[in-house]
Amino acid sequence: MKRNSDKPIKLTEVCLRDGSHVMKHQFTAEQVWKVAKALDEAGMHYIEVSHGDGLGGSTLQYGRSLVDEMKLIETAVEACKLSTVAVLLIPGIGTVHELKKARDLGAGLVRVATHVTEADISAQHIHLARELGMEAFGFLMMAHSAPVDKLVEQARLMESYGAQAVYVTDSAGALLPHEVRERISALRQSLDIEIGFHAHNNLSVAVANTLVAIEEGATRIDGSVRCLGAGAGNTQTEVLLAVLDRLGLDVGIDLYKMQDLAEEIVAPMLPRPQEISKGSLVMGHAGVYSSFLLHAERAAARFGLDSRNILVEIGKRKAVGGQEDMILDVAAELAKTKQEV
Ligand SMILES: CC[C@H](O)CC(=O)C(=O)O
Ligand SMILES: [Mn+2]
Repeated sequence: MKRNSDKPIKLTEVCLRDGSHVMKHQFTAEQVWKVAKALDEAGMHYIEVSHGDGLGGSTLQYGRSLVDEMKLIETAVEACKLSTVAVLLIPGIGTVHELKKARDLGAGLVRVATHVTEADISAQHIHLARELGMEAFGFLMMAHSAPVDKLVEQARLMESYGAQAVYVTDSAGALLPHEVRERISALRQSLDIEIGFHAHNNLSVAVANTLVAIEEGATRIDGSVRCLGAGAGNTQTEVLLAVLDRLGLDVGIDLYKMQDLAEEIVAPMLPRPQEISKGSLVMGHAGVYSSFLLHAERAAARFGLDSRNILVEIGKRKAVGGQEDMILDVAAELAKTKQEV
């Protein structure tokens, strides 16, 4: 495979953060310990641990965590000899207070996440993370929903605040390979920092999209083992590793250890198998935030609706992360219209 970068590929395993949505934020410290230890032993570069909606996400709006995320971060740091523990922070949900606490517990990287058009709200947290001696990356969510020049403009803002990498984050799993190619290629031509890619597998193209991103020069890549991430999950880490190996790309992570982790530790933890269900498919198709899936299913059960109709309407209204309350409003409206018909 011809790559447009000579920098090494660094993987971030997101199952202990993006997978928190799937687990309804009920991870136990024991589960985090086991998964983090196995990832560290397999040679994973970064392991992200936080509430699914990032630091400070444990609220009624997003779902309360069973165990305080600081305890989970501390547990992961203790379980790791070599891997760096990372955290996600969405400004407004997480604050500088939580960021400092996570750093004090040993988190070495923060990914500051904003909607793709709102990079300006990341300045304070990126600056602070750098001052605290952490690595700081920008994470532009719902990247399918903005034109390429907008994405580039916003990524450049994050770079100007001190971000050392910026991610194209396909939160809805809606991007197609040619759209990933144009986004990564445009960023490569405009930025001096590394480019990352975070996929969701709602349209079954996460691995393919990730390969395109790598070809175009992305060097920071996300995956979730056994697809333990919101919606249909992310790029399945162990599958990506096998594919990269076939392509002759050694990223220094043990494929068999990752397969064993997937099979023996993660699969038994899952509330249901991570597959492309009608719910996750509709999210990729309609361009909806993957983390909205369970909220929409709950609202559908409550109002006697098909969750797909709620998700499609949410997609039309271009809801962004943090607007989970809109799901209930939409469900109530749809139920009212149904009664009137
Ligand atoms: C709600 C935060 C979200 O899960 C972050 C993320 O992983 C994404 O946008 O894909
Ligand atoms: Mn995600």
